Amino acid sequence: MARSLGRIFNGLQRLGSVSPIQTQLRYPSTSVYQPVRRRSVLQAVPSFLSPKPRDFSLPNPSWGSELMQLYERYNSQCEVETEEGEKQEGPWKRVPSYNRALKYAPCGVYLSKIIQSKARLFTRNINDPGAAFEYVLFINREEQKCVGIFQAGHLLEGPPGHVHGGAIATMIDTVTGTHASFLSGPVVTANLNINYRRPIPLGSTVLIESSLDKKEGRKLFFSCKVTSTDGSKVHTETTVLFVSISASHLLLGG
Ligand SMILES: CCCCC/C=C\C/C=C\C/C=C\C/C=C\CCCC(=O)SCCNC(=O)CCNC(=O)[C@H](O)C(C)(C)COP(=O)(O)OP(=O)(O)OC[C@H]1O[C@@H](n2cnc3c(N)ncnc32)[C@H](O)[C@@H]1OP(=O)(O)O
Repeated sequence: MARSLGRIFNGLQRLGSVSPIQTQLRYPSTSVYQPVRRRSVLQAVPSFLSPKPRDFSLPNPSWGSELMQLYERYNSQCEVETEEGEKQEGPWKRVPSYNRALKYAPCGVYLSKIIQSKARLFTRNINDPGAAFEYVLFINREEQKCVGIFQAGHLLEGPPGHVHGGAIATMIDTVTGTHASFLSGPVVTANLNINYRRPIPLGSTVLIESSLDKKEGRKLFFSCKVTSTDGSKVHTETTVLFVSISASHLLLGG
């Protein structure tokens, strides 16, 4: 079990060398409840039975022009052409995104097994495109940077007409958490310290930029800024501490 989780993180860390489809999570977003008396709870559904899971990091009709333009700008740097006209990997990698890392993980101890099988990643659990978290992340291995482009939907309201601070914190945690996992394997957020400088209007698109400040043993310290897409307005400034854990720490309940 721990090995399966390790494989997911390894997949994330190998983003630079494998295609997105190889790093995709094993279980389809549309899969129905499977009885738990299977040989292994983390066993993959045979590929011939499983529909392709939806990759939420790809454009959908709800994406506005700002999200599309920035997506295209970074995506065009994922593959570049050499002078000889050959295609090769570029400096940025798009991070594919699914709504469940593991189909069944025995961690939600207060949940029935049926409900456990319905657990979904918080930011990817609303199927209505554009209603909540629309985002895509790109990682730059060389510069040790991760960026998120985030379009905030109408279900994320906090102050009237503006994005809820908890939703903003969620996105900061998602960008920096993905960045930390990419650099260091399994991690948990130990401390998230946000200064909210300017409210974010609902429906707008913002840029979330994460950078690694330092690494000390198991601790990884990040800074993260949320700005308007042209960088002229700073919405939040954040520092985040992640601590590396073993996969069993998470699966066996800390
Ligand atoms: C999260 C991944 C889930 C797996 C899913 C699978 C695949 C995912 C793939 C890709 C990722 C995709 C998306 C990412 C999206 C979102 C990320 C979400 C992340 C979260 O949303 S995650 C939930 C909230 N998070 C928790 O639920 C943590 C609860 N907590 C603990 O699990 C422990 O508390 C722990 C492990 C933190 C430490 O416990 P421990 O016993 O292992 O170690 P210890 O206490 O010795 O600390 C070691 C050193 O860290 C220092 N330290 C610790 N805590 C500190 C603090 N708060 N402030 C300052 N320093 C601190 C100590 O001072 C010491 O420092 P020193 O070594 O210098 O003495």
